Amino acid sequence: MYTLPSLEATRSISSLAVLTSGGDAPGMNAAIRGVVRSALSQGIEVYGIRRGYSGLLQNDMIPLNSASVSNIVQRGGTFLKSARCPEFHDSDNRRRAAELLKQRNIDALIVIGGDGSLSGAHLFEEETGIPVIGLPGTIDNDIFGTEDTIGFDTAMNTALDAIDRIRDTADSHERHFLVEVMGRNSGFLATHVGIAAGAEMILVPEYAINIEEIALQLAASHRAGTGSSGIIVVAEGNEPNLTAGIAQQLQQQGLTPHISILGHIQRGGRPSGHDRVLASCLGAVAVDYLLAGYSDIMVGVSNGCVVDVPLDDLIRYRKGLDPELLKIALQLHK
Ligand SMILES: Nc1ncnc2c1ncn2[C@@H]1O[C@H](COP(=O)(O)OP(=O)(O)O)[C@@H](O)[C@H]1O
Ligand SMILES: O=P(O)(O)OC[C@H]1O[C@](O)(COP(=O)(O)O)[C@@H](O)[C@@H]1O
Ligand SMILES: [Mg+2]
Repeated sequence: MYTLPSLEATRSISSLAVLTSGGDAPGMNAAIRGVVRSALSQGIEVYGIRRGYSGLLQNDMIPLNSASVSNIVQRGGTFLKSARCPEFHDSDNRRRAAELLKQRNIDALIVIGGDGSLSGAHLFEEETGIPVIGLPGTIDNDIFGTEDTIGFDTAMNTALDAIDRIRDTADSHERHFLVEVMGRNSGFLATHVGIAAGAEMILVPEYAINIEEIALQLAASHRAGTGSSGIIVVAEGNEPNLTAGIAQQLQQQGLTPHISILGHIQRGGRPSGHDRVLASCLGAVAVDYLLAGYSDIMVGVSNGCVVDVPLDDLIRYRKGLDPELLKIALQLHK
């Protein structure tokens, strides 16, 4: 599936720790398994840190063996648990966390999480010198330097499953549905879901939206009989109340719109085959990167290859939504 880097071991690591942080994503378990099995096979001891950076600060770690990661490749969520940890924004706490790792003779840390978690990982290495490798784990696919993230494919398919069902009832009742999709302040998930669902419109925060114009357009095609029903995919990161505002405008045009917020169902469930392979490969290769002397990097994918991206870049650059993709989406709606 991916072209993997050829790496030679130059550094000696006897023990590493792994954690999952931020919003959970399907495939995180497969990634932990990849890390653990790859490390054990190369003679490295592994600790699992529970509840992300919160567990790191609370010294909540468990030794992991091969059996610890049996029967999890197919499970959603993360068996190590995840958390958002405001305390990790404080550099004194990050230094305290490093001391706890050193006390256990842990040489390196692997962080599986989203853009926030990986930004924290970069600061942690910069300030403490403990080598860190990040893996992109988020349904949002909003991380600079990688085309794909663990959990994105599964979340897209979960949203599609829901929208296909909504489409049946929208069509039967000749209604419009405004379907709100996750993605934080990025329209990546919404755009992919919208294209794959054949949505009549996709509204993302990256591009300006005129509510009145959209409502008039939808009402006109409703009256003309060319769009008696429709699915409008709205990214959650748009202006607050955008969805309600469009629904209100459509009502004023005599339509009966419904709002459906997909919410956390998008984060759960069995990871797709794609996410399992992605997570397994990235997890396993992260250990090889560490042994090859790399650190302060994220292991991601680009042009079909597994690549390393400096964690610093994730802080400096924002992943853009390809305007060509949106152009295609618009062409297909007409
Ligand atoms: N700039 C940062 N500095 C230090 N730690 C951070 C930073 N951003 C995020 N984190 C840590 O990572 C956690 C998860 O980040 P968040 O942005 O909520 O999710 P995600 O990693 O999935 O994008 C935060 O709760 C915090 O502990
Ligand atoms: O479950 P929470 O904490 O409310 O977070 C919701 C957010 O988490 C996500 O599901 C995943 O985002 P992160 O990967 O940045 O954590 C976003 O799409 C959503 O905005
Ligand atoms: Mg994020």
